[in-house]
Amino acid sequence: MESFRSLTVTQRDQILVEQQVFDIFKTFYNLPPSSQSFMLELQRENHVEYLTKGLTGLGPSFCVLDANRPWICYWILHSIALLDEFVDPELEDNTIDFLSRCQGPNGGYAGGPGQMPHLATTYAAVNSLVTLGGDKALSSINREKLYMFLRQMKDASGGFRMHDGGEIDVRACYTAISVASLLNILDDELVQNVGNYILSCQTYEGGISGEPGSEAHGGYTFCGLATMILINEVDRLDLSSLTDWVVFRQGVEGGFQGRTNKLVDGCYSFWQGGIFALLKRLNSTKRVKPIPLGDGEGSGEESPQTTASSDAAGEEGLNEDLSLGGSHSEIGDQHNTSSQVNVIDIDHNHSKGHANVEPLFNSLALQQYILLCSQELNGGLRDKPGKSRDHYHTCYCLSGLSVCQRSWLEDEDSPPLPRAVLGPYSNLLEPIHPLYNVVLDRYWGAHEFFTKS
Ligand SMILES: CC(C)=CCC/C(C)=C/CC/C(C)=C/COP(=O)(O)OP(=O)(O)O
Ligand SMILES: [Zn+2]
Repeated sequence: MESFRSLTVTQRDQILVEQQVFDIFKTFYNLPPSSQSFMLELQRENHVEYLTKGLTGLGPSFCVLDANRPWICYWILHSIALLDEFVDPELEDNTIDFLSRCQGPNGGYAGGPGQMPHLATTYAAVNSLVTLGGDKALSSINREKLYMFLRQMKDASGGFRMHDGGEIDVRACYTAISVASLLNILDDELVQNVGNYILSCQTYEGGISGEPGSEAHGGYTFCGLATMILINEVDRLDLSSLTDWVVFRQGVEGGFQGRTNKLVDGCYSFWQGGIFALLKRLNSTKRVKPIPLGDGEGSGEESPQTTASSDAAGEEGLNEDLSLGGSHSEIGDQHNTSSQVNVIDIDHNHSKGHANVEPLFNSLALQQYILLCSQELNGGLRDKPGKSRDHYHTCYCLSGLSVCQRSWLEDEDSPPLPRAVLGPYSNLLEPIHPLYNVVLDRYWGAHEFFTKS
């Protein structure tokens, strides 16, 4: 009590509000009467301990999820980075060596040494190495061969196959385009007709399915939307119906479901929450004049869009790399006669430093779900109470939490206001780049490295 009295009025208010909010949660989630508001605290140390243990067994004897080992690296390393922690140098070296052994002789990464390269594990390995950062990790990626692998996975229809002879789907498009963009090897050949494929997967509900004719799902909607932004064709999607679809995926529990009539699950905190992070940036961009389409029009001159892109290059925040700007616009031009969203050209002037955008979802309710229902107090996060923790859910619950904490912020460079962060402010996680889901400063490290080399 004495220490309570010594707090400022604002600090006391914050504690009292937290206590009242927690009492409401207790009733709502039917928590035991003994539950305390410390349950709203992110159990950082326990999460780091759980995650670090998971990374130590990647050697040959580690055969759980044998074909998914780069994924385990990514889920763990990204979670540790979100918590602003580092792995010790020996573990880091072992992880880089392990991932190098997963790299195929003809490019791309497999689920384990000697296995067949696969786009999903290539995405996981590249994101892991970007998250580790530094010369050793980043230069271990053979970009020339990886480019050849991506070209081999490209189908005549425009989509990508997950592996040699494998299925074509929206995940494959996203993982290929995301990796190529991060490594600065994206070109018109890789982009050709991807937009048409994604467009054919937007369903009558507004979300995006894995393949044409299937059901809209949060995982695929994130992948499809992020891909369309990366290739600068996002305006081709029906963004209004996509927004309606994702808004209605938040349940009364605060968490998100992946698709209509299914249960909420902590991992959709990112797959659906990440969609809001992308939409927020799209909504805060200026519209630029359409690129002239007619023969000869504007010939010899930069299009307005290209001009805007190059003007923005190298500027603050996420603007430069939320899309690839006008560089692939000639492919997009086959269809586009309306104005295009230029995500590069974010207008910071009217909002810098202020929390002035209202999220399109209930961010505090989602934080409640993550902290109270998905968090295991002794480390790790899960789908929902009654399920066990795992590294996948830990990664995507924490990624979603980071997105929530910044859902009011237009300017990603400034820290969120305390009221945007549920629980103590020490719950604040590192910001992510929402197109790739890597921690923002690791993204910038990779960006610098691959722009120079
Ligand atoms: C980058 C990358 C590889 C992204 C993958 C995206 C992703 C999570 C796709 C979801 C796939 C899917 C249809 C799950 C449904 O599972 P379910 O039927 O068990 O779950 P549900 O009941 O919640 O729909
Ligand atoms: Zn899940």
